[in-house]
Amino acid sequence: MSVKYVASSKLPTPWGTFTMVGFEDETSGKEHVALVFGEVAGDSPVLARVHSECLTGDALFSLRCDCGFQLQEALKRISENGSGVLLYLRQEGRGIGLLNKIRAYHLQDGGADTVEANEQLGFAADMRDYSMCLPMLEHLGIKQVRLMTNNPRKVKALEQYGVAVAERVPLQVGKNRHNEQYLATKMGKLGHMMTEHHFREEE
Ligand SMILES: Nc1nc2c(ncn2[C@@H]2O[C@H](COP(=O)(O)OP(=O)(O)OP(=O)(O)O)[C@@H](O)[C@H]2O)c(=O)[nH]1
Ligand SMILES: [Zn+2]
Repeated sequence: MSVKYVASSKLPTPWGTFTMVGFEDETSGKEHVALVFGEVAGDSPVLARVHSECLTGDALFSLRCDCGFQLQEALKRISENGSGVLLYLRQEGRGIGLLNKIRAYHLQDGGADTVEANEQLGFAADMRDYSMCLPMLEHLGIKQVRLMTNNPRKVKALEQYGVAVAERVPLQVGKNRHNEQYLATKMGKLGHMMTEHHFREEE
């Protein structure tokens, strides 16, 4: 995969002003973004979030998942930490795309869980690709990350692509009555590491 730096600008947010760095994945044509806070270049591990696009959760206030809450919490923690990076990857719906995710949600409305819905549509449970992460981090001069995630498979996948993950930092926010079952399936079928006491109730 070839990932090319395109442009950067300031991005003021409620948690402070980040630098937004835009990349183009020349193979897929996808446009990925890194939000950088403070000084990140160097040898020490950088607080990081690798966030996969979820239009419904990140932008449309959906309570079906925990994505939007994780996005906000990650930006807040990075700003409180004084430095860090969030990679916003354009792989909606664990890589199946927005319209297929709506199809999957429809099947979930009828009783399927998040994994069964994907399988009924002919997709694997998780089709994401993390190959763009190393070139994006290298461009920013980041050598190691402290990764905010509950997903050990994400840690493994990143390491397979050569990203040095110094530590996994739990990121458990956003549980509510609409996504309890979804989070339980992620724990049971997708191997996510979550413990009740880490959650903060949103509703
Ligand atoms: N196919 C599908 N994708 C979903 C569904 N719910 C959320 N997503 C997508 O899942 C991705 C987020 O992945 P998650 O499994 O929630 O979490 P993760 O990134 O693996 O792990 P964390 O780092 O702990 O958040 C986003 O791309 C969402 O659009 C669903 O029911 N079906
Ligand atoms: Zn989501």
